[in-house]
Amino acid sequence: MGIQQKALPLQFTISSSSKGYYQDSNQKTLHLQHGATHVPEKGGAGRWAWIGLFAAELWLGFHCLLSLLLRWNIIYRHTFKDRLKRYEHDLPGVDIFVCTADPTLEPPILVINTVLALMAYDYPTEKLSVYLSDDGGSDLTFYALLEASDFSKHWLPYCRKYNVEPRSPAVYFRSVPKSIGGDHAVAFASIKTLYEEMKNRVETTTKLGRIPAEIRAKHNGFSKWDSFVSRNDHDAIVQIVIDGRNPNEKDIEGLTLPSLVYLAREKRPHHFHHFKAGSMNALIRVSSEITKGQIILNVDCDMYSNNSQAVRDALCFFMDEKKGHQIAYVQFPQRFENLTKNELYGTSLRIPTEVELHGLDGCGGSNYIGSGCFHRREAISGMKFSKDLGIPKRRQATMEGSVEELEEKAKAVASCSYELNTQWGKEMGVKYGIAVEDFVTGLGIQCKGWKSVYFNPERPGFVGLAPTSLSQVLAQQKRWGEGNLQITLSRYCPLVYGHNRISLVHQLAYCHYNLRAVNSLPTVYYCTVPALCMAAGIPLFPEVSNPWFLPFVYIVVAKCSSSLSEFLYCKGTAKGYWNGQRIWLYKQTSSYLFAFVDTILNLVGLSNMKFAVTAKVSEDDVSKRYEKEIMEFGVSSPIFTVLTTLALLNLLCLAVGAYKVAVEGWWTAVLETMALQIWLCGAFVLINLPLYEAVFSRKDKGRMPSSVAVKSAAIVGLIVLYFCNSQCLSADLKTVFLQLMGEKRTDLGASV
Ligand SMILES: O=c1ccn([C@@H]2O[C@H](COP(=O)(O)OP(=O)(O)O[C@H]3O[C@H](CO)[C@@H](O)[C@H](O)[C@H]3O)[C@@H](O)[C@H]2O)c(=O)[nH]1
Ligand SMILES: [Mn+2]
Repeated sequence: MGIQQKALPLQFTISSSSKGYYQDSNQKTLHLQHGATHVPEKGGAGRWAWIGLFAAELWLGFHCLLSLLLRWNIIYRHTFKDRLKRYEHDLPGVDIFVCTADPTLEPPILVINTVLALMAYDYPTEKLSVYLSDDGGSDLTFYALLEASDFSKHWLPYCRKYNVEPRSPAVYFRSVPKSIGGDHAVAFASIKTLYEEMKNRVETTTKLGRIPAEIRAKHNGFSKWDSFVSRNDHDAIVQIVIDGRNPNEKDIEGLTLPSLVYLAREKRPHHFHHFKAGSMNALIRVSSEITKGQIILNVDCDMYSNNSQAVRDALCFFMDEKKGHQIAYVQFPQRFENLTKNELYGTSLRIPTEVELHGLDGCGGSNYIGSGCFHRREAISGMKFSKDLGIPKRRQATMEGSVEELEEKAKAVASCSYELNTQWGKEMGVKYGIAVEDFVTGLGIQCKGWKSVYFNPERPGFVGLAPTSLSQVLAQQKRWGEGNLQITLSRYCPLVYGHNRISLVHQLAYCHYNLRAVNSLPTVYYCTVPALCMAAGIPLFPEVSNPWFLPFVYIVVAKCSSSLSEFLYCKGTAKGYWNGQRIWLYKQTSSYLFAFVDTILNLVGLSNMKFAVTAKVSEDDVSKRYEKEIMEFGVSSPIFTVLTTLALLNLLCLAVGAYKVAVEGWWTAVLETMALQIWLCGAFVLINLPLYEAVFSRKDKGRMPSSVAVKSAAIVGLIVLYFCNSQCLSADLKTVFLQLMGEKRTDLGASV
């Protein structure tokens, strides 16, 4: 279809700057200046503690500056879907990739709900294909997909006719619309029954753990599992479950169905499979043998489509006449349906999705966050940007050949050996060797000259499941922190790899994420040394009467109030903010600390990269506690030992401090010299209240395991012993005590 007049743009962008944040960093500079000019003399009390604190300050100050970049130029984008009509006959093919890895952690019924929602996009069905990659290689998942293909024959016409949202059946039936009546009510009842029956069948086989013989006999697809040894040792399985061209595979209204393909790439024990990145690359190749869609949408198996218009939204960017040819990917935010009111674990990603990704977009382009992202096939396959490629439009060639031929060709490219001596995982496809394959792949694409878009519409495009226990949350954060640090230490470090390819601001903005794991060291320092020094009577910050005290107070107040107002502005609750601060602290002092250590071990070859899949289901009692916003510890993990140790140490230090204040009667001196340390230690104790409760008073299964508590108490004991015996410290202590008891109280701040 030609475009008569000058075409109106399909999308537009507005930007708003939030440059007020600079005040915060100005104060930080003052703060640092004090640190630099007030180092205690040699032999002075706490000289090393002071120097360490100054180094920690320097690092955190630098990281704070990086975070400002993400707030400097915030970009919001809008689309005009109605104008896309001018391309209605030229719309490109869209191949959708869903990845799953484990039928226990990711139940087949959840996976097929995602698949069904994606199949039901408002998009020409002959141009839509859904691929399910199953790294679990499970016939249970395959069976569920067969069931979904049958159910889709009813579900798609229903969605079309009544224009329902969302189109994940499970979510739709859970949020039963109130206003249906007449004809629709009858259709609703009958489709619901069909769904319930299917769900029962799928859940029964899942529970059973195997496919009963009578079901197996009905579909010869199951014969592909005859040679199956284990999930890590099997041939490639490719099955075209629905061939969109087949006249016999129509929905109940006689309309074409989207093509549906099951893939379990070949796995061998001696062949490293590169986790999700490996499965994405297999999907890129398999789909290029079968449907060859020019646009690829990638979602995690729990991220259902929540808006049937999202494909059209994305195409407004790709097909925009002026800028569309530059766009490599359109990233939607990841939203979650299972959040509690006050976001117990801070898993809403509120600030990243509402602020930072808009800001990164303003710095030059959003990163790829693994799910809910539309890619242009050429870009994700590794091609450099070239304006000659134009905007992605319908191509003539789609599926060619019989189903058997297509499956054979696809199997060949899904084999382990296919990638040997190729650029796959390096210059082609999703990159290997980094635990956040999405992040590094997005960066790589931008470095090849492409642009990207972050699109955050009012109605979320994709909604998934956030982890529901603290150990899962921290394990996920560890993977992310580790992956990001791996990037910094690899050849993909934004400052090196991005040099001359993306702008300096963009490189630095990326570094904000890539250096997160390093923050663990100064944070742990902050959570231990000031408290220990406080208990020992060594002041580290200026005393209350010192004019330098003010910048310190200001920075605390400014930092807290700006982050709180940002959080409230993004529609969070005050308690949610408080919970978020706790999780921030836990991430820094455990996930990122472990990530830091693991990355170093990985670098020297002492540890291997892992990808612990996040569970999408949890036991009943765990879910109940989650709904009541009670923190879930329960497992004996080294991560919890670190958290408990820090919490107990601070509690002890605060108790010692309080004892001195109350009993030893040096009230004014303590408060005068150590108000900030007491405040820091007190805030730390306050934020840890749920942890103390889990250690000391809870009786349920989610409490802190006693083995963790015992280990932590022992470590605290050792630290205190070491601290008390340390020679230099005793000298320090002596000086301070002498000074405290003598006349020269007011000189104290200056002497340390
Ligand atoms: O060997 C594997 C491991 C995982 N997955 C799939 O990858 C997806 C993401 O895994 P999940 O455990 O849910 O991790 P999250 O931390 O929630 O995922 C985020 O972070 C990952 C990188 O760490 C990205 O891959 C994801 O897209 C992004 O949503 C899921 O669909 C898994 O089935 C595989 O296909 N193969
Ligand atoms: Mn996930």
